[in-house]
Amino acid sequence: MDDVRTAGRGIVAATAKIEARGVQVHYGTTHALKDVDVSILDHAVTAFIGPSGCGKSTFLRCLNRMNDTIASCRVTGKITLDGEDIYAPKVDPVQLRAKVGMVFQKPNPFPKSIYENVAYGPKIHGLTRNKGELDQIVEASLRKAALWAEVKDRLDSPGTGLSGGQQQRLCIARAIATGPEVLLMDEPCSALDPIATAQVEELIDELRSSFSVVIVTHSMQQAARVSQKTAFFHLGHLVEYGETAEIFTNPKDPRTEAYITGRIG
Ligand SMILES: Nc1ncnc2c1ncn2[C@@H]1O[C@H](COP(=O)(O)OP(=O)(O)OP(=O)(O)O)[C@@H](O)[C@H]1O
Repeated sequence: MDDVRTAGRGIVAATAKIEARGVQVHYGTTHALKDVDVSILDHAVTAFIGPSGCGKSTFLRCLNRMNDTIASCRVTGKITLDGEDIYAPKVDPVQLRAKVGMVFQKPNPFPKSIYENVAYGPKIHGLTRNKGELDQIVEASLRKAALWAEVKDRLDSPGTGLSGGQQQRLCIARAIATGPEVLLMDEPCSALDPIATAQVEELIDELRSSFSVVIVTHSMQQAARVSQKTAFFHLGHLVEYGETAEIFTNPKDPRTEAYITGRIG
């Protein structure tokens, strides 16, 4: 057990959900990640910060094997989810991605109805036996994504007709619908206006009661607002990892200090 001091929100207990040890990533001859070791906690939000090109998204994509889809990419080292090696030959990456869901920078709903966007994952993974069960999953996922009240009367309308912030919450509902344990978010607010950003940030804070959440962000203010743990990456190294408040007020490494004070970036 590990105590996590939340940003002004008391203390919650959390255990490691994902453990990475000696992770290296190459894209062809580019050495993008160098010997990354980290433990990602359950029921906490972990922020990955660092200058452009430092490897944040690359590491995020290692956590649900999205890098498998890039031909030049080679991942070595070990990453476990609840102690199980996610790169073991017996692991089906499609099943893994149902457990470790992902939300992207730009909201990307399917060109289908709001209902179908959320129902798609449970259907292809065979998670329900009948329409009643599917309806329940769709409603529960939309509720968890704080979108139900806004869309319950127009579930048959196209998902692409929603506002940007609603579309991003729909994508979060879609990720939640397959019953994940971890949610990976790659700059989920970068295409949103300040009001939609605030709504998604509030949602991220609620999601940590059910999931382990990992967020890549370029905004240090956002990392400080939403996360309990922060990992600072620089030139492919995970330079410093710790409690968010500690990283922002008392960084141990001069490179972290230079970044948070705006001297590198
Ligand atoms: N598909 C790819 N093919 C080849 N090289 C890549 C690929 N994706 C990333 N890289 C390289 O890997 C390194 C890390 O990139 P990555 O996108 O992970 O960084 P990042 O910190 O997320 O950057 P940003 O904040 O700009 O999104 C960079 O040198 C980048 O050019």
